Amino acid sequence: MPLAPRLPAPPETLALLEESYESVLHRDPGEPEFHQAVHEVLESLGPVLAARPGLAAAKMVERVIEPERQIMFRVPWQDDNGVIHVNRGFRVEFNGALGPYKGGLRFHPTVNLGIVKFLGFEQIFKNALTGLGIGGGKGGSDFDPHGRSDEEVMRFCQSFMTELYRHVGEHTDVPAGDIGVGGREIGYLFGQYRRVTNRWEAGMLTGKGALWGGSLCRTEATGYGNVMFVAEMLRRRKEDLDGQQIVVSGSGNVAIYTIEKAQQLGANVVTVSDSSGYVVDEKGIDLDLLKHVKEVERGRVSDYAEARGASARFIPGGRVWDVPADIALPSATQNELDAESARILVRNGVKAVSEGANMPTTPEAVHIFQDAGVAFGPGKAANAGGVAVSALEMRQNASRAAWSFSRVEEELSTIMTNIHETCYETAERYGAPGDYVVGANIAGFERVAEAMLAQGLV
Ligand SMILES: NC(=O)c1ccc[n+]([C@@H]2O[C@H](COP(=O)([O-])OP(=O)(O)OC[C@H]3O[C@@H](n4cnc5c(N)ncnc54)[C@H](O)[C@@H]3O)[C@@H](O)[C@H]2O)c1
Ligand SMILES: N[C@@H](CCC(=O)O)C(=O)O
Repeated sequence: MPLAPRLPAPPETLALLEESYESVLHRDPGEPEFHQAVHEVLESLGPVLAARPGLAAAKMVERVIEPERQIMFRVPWQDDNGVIHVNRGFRVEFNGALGPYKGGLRFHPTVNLGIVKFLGFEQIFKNALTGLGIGGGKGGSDFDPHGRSDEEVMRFCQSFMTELYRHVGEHTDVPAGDIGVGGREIGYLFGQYRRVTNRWEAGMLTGKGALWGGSLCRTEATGYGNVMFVAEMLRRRKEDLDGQQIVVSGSGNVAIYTIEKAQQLGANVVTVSDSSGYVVDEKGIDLDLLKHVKEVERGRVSDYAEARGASARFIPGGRVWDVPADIALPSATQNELDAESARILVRNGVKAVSEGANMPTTPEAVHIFQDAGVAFGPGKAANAGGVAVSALEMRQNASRAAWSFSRVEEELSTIMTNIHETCYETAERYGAPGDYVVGANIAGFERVAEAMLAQGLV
């Protein structure tokens, strides 16, 4: 798919961007999600390169789209029946100009190098937008924790860290959670790192338990942060969340704490989903029940519907986007909201869409929302709250301090407001008022490019 520049720029600049994109297609075949993530950023960069010819001369785009380092390794482990399995582990250290590589680990059967690269690429700009001095990276494995016992997950994590420990560290590369990696997995990974290095190095991993170096409010941060970002987008339109009907997809960490904050601000969240289908709950999601089903029992959303009774229906195979809503918050996985769903949401009068997940909205769907005047919050801005609180966790670890929940939440709120303002003002400065995609891409890129220029040919 050729680039469709979002902003006007001289033909020679657009040709340079097109060339860079072509080189990614050529050098990295079979990585469609990575191509999509690069495509989406390059479409915004024309005017920046035109205004600063030094960036093109420094081959800044070519350098930013090439990871600094990619690590792939074998992860052998044994299940409870003594059967041996071999998974593949990844860590892509994409860009360290602004600080140690920082980004989560994803354990899901669909994980491959292209998925890790798309996530790592997005993470560079997301982390830059937080202003907190963290570079971009990502990792994971095609291991599927679903249906595995705690002991199996522990053995897998121990094997994974037995290789990964050589590449990470508080000043080098700091992993955290993502799909399939939550508090349980972070605990096992940290334990193995401590064993093999014989070091108490709290800041080498974030999302830890509060007893052993974790930050309060990290579990809540991504979902809370996305709702704070939506509140800012609505405030610009002289509206708030009170009384708004919201559809949320997913039912994991991001979805649960999105629902919690939205409910605290008076909104009515009526859906959750997983890969088997979705639940619509006319009375609004019962959060205590959802947390019990997902966080304690590790069950499915159909179990929630069964336990909830008459107000909730489980629709197998369906999509939450069919349910009429004022606001849609995709919080599950990439490309889960396509053009057809976007048209349905627009027809039903959606006012704002904000990405809790990474790249959940297809490029065509993004254009449909923006053309219809829907406020659209891209993930690299809207879901930056999680990694921002991870950086606050690193800060607490470095000073051996433990901040209160309310202090962390206040800092998160300030960071999300600042990210919103940065994106809003940058978009306006480049002649695209209200376009948060342009604002996030340009503001993130400018920060990283500035640091890279100052550091010489890195
Ligand atoms: N955890 C964080 O701090 C954080 C921060 C920023 C962005 N994200 C992104 O948010 C999204 C959700 O992550 P999470 O941490 O909540 O993970 P999680 O493992 O806690 O939950 C993932 C959710 O997505 C659903 N899901 C996964 N694959 C699916 C598929 N193919 N179809 C439908 N549903 C599917 C699962 O059922 C589950 O509800 C991911 O895109 C992740 O990259 C997470
Ligand atoms: N995986 C999360 C969190 C990263 C982190 O906390 O390091 C993200 O996509 O931003």
